[in-house]
Amino acid sequence: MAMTHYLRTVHDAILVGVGTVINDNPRLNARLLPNPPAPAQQPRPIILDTHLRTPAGCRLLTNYQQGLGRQPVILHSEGCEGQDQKHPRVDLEAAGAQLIALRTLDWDNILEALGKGGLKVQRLMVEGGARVIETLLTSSSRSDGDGRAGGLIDSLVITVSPNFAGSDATGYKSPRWQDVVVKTGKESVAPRDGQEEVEEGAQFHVAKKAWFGDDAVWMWKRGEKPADK
Ligand SMILES: NC(=O)C1=CN([C@@H]2O[C@H](COP(=O)(O)OP(=O)(O)OC[C@H]3O[C@@H](n4cnc5c(N)ncnc54)[C@H](OP(=O)(O)O)[C@@H]3O)[C@@H](O)[C@H]2O)C=CC1
Ligand SMILES: Nc1nc(O)c(N)c(N[C@@H]2O[C@H](COP(=O)(O)O)[C@@H](O)[C@H]2O)n1
Repeated sequence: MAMTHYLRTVHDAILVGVGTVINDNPRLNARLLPNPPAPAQQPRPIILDTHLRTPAGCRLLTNYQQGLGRQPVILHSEGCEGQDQKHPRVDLEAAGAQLIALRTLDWDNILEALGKGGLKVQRLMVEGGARVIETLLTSSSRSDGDGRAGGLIDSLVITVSPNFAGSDATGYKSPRWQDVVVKTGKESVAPRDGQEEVEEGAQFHVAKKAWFGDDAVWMWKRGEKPADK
């Protein structure tokens, strides 16, 4: 977990889905480091939340109110704001959230919104949960890159831990392997129901592997493995 906290410090923003906020109530800061950065230098929390289900009392917002974290941004869908004074929007804005409405919460729209305006996010860490990771792994960009699934991702960090985080703990459920189209090489994956074929995913190579305590950690980078010097 300390490695995750270090990784958080080298990004401008940390993105999670509303499922993670509801299930885990995370803080997304770097408090486990011996010298954590000041709150203003910590990454900005970003929440994907179509219907504004984020609890107004979640830690990300209370930390911001107490000067312990950056202002969270909630990306939601247009038309779910409502004018009603009892609408969740009212409580979320009162709690300090910055709300940004998008036509749809697809990854092209998400990354475009985060890269512009006052946010100017250049380095985004997508921490979870299961559904968010799955849509990111299976998305391709409309405008940039090679248009392959996984092509929006620069690096993947995968930790295998001897500790289970199952339904009795956090409720994590990983995507089925055959639904993940990021691949190590050229072999193809089984098409999903209703699809004739799956586009070949972006290519990744293992750039680093290390042990952190009992956790085995792999870092994968997009592209071909550089030739040995
Ligand atoms: N091991 C790890 O490193 C981590 C594990 N986790 C685990 O993951 C679990 C939560 O996973 P899960 O329940 O899948 O929830 P997620 O955190 O993945 O949130 C998913 C929800 O986000 C909303 N959403 C909006 N836009 C998108 C988009 N483009 N792609 C995907 N989702 C979008 C959707 O809700 P709506 O339609 O309402 O907008 C969706 O149901 C937690 O219990 C936690 O323990 C979480 C973080 C890290
Ligand atoms: N055990 C563990 N190791 C990692 O590397 C992780 N990224 C996580 N996941 C998530 O961390 C969130 C809680 O952390 P904070 O309290 O915000 O520091 C939570 O969402 C976990 O699912 N877990």
